[in-house]
Parts: sequence; structure tokens; C-alpha cells
Amino acid sequence: MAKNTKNHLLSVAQMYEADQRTIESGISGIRLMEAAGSAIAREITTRWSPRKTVILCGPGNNGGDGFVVARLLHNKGWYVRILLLGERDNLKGDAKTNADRWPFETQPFSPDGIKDADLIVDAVFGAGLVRDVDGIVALTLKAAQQQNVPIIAVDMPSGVDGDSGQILGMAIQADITVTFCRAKTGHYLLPGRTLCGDVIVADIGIQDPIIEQIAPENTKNAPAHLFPWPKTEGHKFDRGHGVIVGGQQMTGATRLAALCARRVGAGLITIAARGTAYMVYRTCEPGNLVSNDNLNEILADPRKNTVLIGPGLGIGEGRKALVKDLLNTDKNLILDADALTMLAGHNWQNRAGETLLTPHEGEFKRLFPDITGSKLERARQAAHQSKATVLLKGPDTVIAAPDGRCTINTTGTPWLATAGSGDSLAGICLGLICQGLNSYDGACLGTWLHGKCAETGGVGLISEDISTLLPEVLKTLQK
Ligand SMILES: NC(=O)C1=CN([C@@H]2O[C@H](COP(=O)(O)OP(=O)(O)OC[C@H]3O[C@@H](n4cnc5c(N)ncnc54)[C@H](O)[C@@H]3O)[C@@H](O)[C@H]2O)[C@@H](O)CC1
Ligand SMILES: [K+]
Repeated sequence: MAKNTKNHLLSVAQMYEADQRTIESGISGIRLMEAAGSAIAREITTRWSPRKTVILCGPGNNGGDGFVVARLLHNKGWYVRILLLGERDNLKGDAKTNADRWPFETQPFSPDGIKDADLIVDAVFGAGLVRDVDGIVALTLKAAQQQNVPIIAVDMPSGVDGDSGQILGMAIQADITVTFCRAKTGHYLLPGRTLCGDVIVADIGIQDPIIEQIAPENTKNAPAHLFPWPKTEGHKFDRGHGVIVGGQQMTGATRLAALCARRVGAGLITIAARGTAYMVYRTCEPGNLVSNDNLNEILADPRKNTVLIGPGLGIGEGRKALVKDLLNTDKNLILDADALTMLAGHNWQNRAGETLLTPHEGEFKRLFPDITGSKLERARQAAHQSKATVLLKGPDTVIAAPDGRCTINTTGTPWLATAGSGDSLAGICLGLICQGLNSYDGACLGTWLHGKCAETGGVGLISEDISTLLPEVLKTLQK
């Protein structure tokens, strides 16, 4: 059966491979370029009326796409000028063919060349960006930015690395970015995601089986069908029994996590608590089970299958020993916040249960000080090293599995940057994993739901709202 590959994200190398395989299958490069240029022209003409347009063409095939756009807009009666980087005679292949189809002069790159533009098409660099943008290109792109008119980026905003989303030298801020076949990882990793504006993925005739053969390891967002809907004949014990190691002082963190775990359908949640905190938990939400038994005794019940430790935990030798002991159990384990901090320098081993680590950037650096690279690559390496699913938090959260798969999450709002938001996310993941999702699926779906709650809540969101918003978000998943 054909797989749904629409959520897959390609690396730049995979995009070249998809182009190449398509060309080998009998669709010429020139046809692909015509389809790419047509898609861009279509996106422009459906949004804007004819106006003075400047197309910035680079020396490669991104520039070739620009020549196609110029021709198609000109044929529709638009006034179009092209600024070309480098010599027209030096163009090669499909880009040369399309430059030859442009019967007018081109002008060299210069800030002055932008002056009368009412709309700018950035066809300078796409997949082929290999070094920092500087010199006359940087000056011309800056002038384009200062012109304050709509900017349409072809494939990627020039200066943004298609894999990492990082800026090479400088980059242009686009209003829309039209890319081809599938989005690339750099479209969704920051700062690339912001610089792209709206991302439009256009079909240029690359067939799905080619993407299936390439089998991209990166995706965007969790498939919603993973949600473990309660069954009519189900029982609370079929829906998992999660345990949260309750914080002694910051009891709110544990309570937020427990609420979220229950909202996503966990059958039972037990808070393991000691001392005065035990009474706090006993007198709060009545739907939580609360136990002050020894944690080993609590976990002796095999139905208690998943443990969350970290929210509000604090740091200390006893607590560190507790985290290490949990790593030696066969329970599914979600390690968050202080639990992660205490594992700096840990020698990671394969575990019997599922393991999910949910660090923010600071915790990640303490846990994996030697890992460098793009956010995607760092999460992937950390998952490989720790043999655990790694959920690297941020506005562009990345979830990585030890087998190399990664998901970039795109839901959420800046209102999630608030105390208690991470505890809620850990709780959602606990609720999903205790119901039987593996740690990767649970983390991907959990992050997606968490972000959707923020989008649904809108402005003024506080962490207490997240669990309350979950039912509204879940309703949108029901067919
Ligand atoms: N068959 C294909 O491969 C297709 C490619 N398409 C387009 O082709 C693009 C990729 O084309 P290319 O591989 O030619 O790459 P690009 O056109 O993105 O850039 C390559 C050129 O830019 C130069 N360059 C790179 N970084 C530079 C810098 N910082 N300063 C100055 N010069 C720099 C390189 O030396 C090379 O000449 C895609 O982004 C897409 O727009 C589309 O037409 C669809 C089909
Ligand atoms: K571009």
C-alpha cells in the first residue's frame, strides 16, 4: 500500500536525489523548472495585481526558476525587470535555456536596481547555497528588504540553509516562500521558519513513489490518527496507570502534569509523595490517586507502567539515586527538568521500557555537552547516544528517536514560554505513553497537542489553561 509521505521533510541532498530520480524516470529538468516557475507565478498572481516587479536571479537553477517566473508574468502583462548575479553567458543547463527564452536585457545586482520595485522575487539561492552571503549580493538583498514591498522567495529565502534553517552570512525576510515537492527541514527550524513567511509547497510532478524510495527520516508534526481513543468496551485499567514522582516544594508542577495526563485519557494517575507535600496532593484535585508508600512498593504493581520524574523535583543526592534506580526498572520513563539536570555525565544504557527525555536547550547542553550541529542533528545524535527518545523543546521543538527518525513540531505560540508549560507537556506525554503509545509517537503527538492548546487558547494563555483546552483540541481530531 502506498504510504502517506506528505508530512515528510526532505534534506537538501534528498531533494536533489528526488529531482535526479524524476529526471531519470523521463521527466526532463526543464519540465520540472517550468513547473516550479509556473507554481511561483500562480502564487503571485493569485495574491497580487500586476505591478512593477524585480526578479533577483542567482547563477544557478534557483535563478533559472526566476527566469521562468519573469517570462510567465511578462506574458500576463506584468512589468518585469531582472537583476542577474554574474554573467548571462556563464549560465548553464536549464537556467541557460530559460535565460535564452527571456528576450530582454538583464541588469547587474545593485541596490539601485531595486528602487522602483513594487514586488520582488528572490530567486538568488535555493538548495545550492554553499557559503556566506556577502558583498554585492548582501547589499542588494538589504536594499530589497528596505524597499518594504512583498518578497516572494523561490524555494528558500536566500541566505537560509535548507537543512538547518540557519542564516549563512545574511538572509532575506520573505512574505511567502514557494518550495517544491516537499518542504525542507530548514523551512521549519528557526530562524528559517520565521524568514520564510508562509510556506507553500507546490507539486512539480515528482511522484510519491520516488519519495517513498528515498524514505526521508524527517517529518513535520505527529499524525493525529495515533491518538488512543478510549474503546467502548474499555476499562480504566486498559487506559494505563501513570505515576508521577511528586515534588516536595513545587507541588504545582506535579499537579499540572497530572491534570494533563488525565485529560489525554490516562486511566489512573498516582502521585507518589512524601512529607508535607503528601497532604497538599491529598487535598487538591480529587481525581488523582496519592500515595506516600515507598516508590518501590508503588511500582511493584505491574499495571503502573509509566513514570514521570522531574517536574518540581529539585536536586539532591537522594533524588539523583531515585532517578538512577528508576532507570534500572522496566517501567516506561519520562525524565524532565531536574531529573535531567542530575543525569549530566550519565552513561546511557539500553532500557527495557520506553525512555523519553524532555530537555530544554539549557538542560540539553548539560546532558550532551559534546553534541553540536543544527537543532535537528543535535536531537538525533542525543537520541542515538542515550538510546532514548529526545524531545528538545523550544518554539521549533524537535523529537528524535534512537533509530534516526525526527519530527519538527510546528504548533504552538509564544504564550507557551511560561512557567508550568513544560510540566504540562510532560504530563501529556505521560498520559499518552501510559496508554500504550511508544515514546516517540507519544512525544510527537504530545507536543502537537500542547501547541494546539496554545493556539486554541490564544493570547493570555497560562499553564493552568492547557489541560482545560485539551478537550476542545481533541474534539477537532474526532472524525
Ligand atoms: N531539476 C532540479 O534540480 C530543479 C531545481 N530547481 C531549483 O534549483 C535550485 C537549486 O539549484 P542549484 O543547485 O543550481 O543551486 P542554487 O541555484 O541555489 O545556487 C547555486 C549557485 O549559487 C552559487 N552560490 C552558492 N552560495 C553562494 C554565495 N553565498 N555567494 C555567491 N554564490 C553562491 C553556487 O556557486 C552556484 O553557482 C532549487 O533551489 C530550485 O529553486 C527547480 O527548478 C526544480 C527542479
Ligand atoms: K531563493
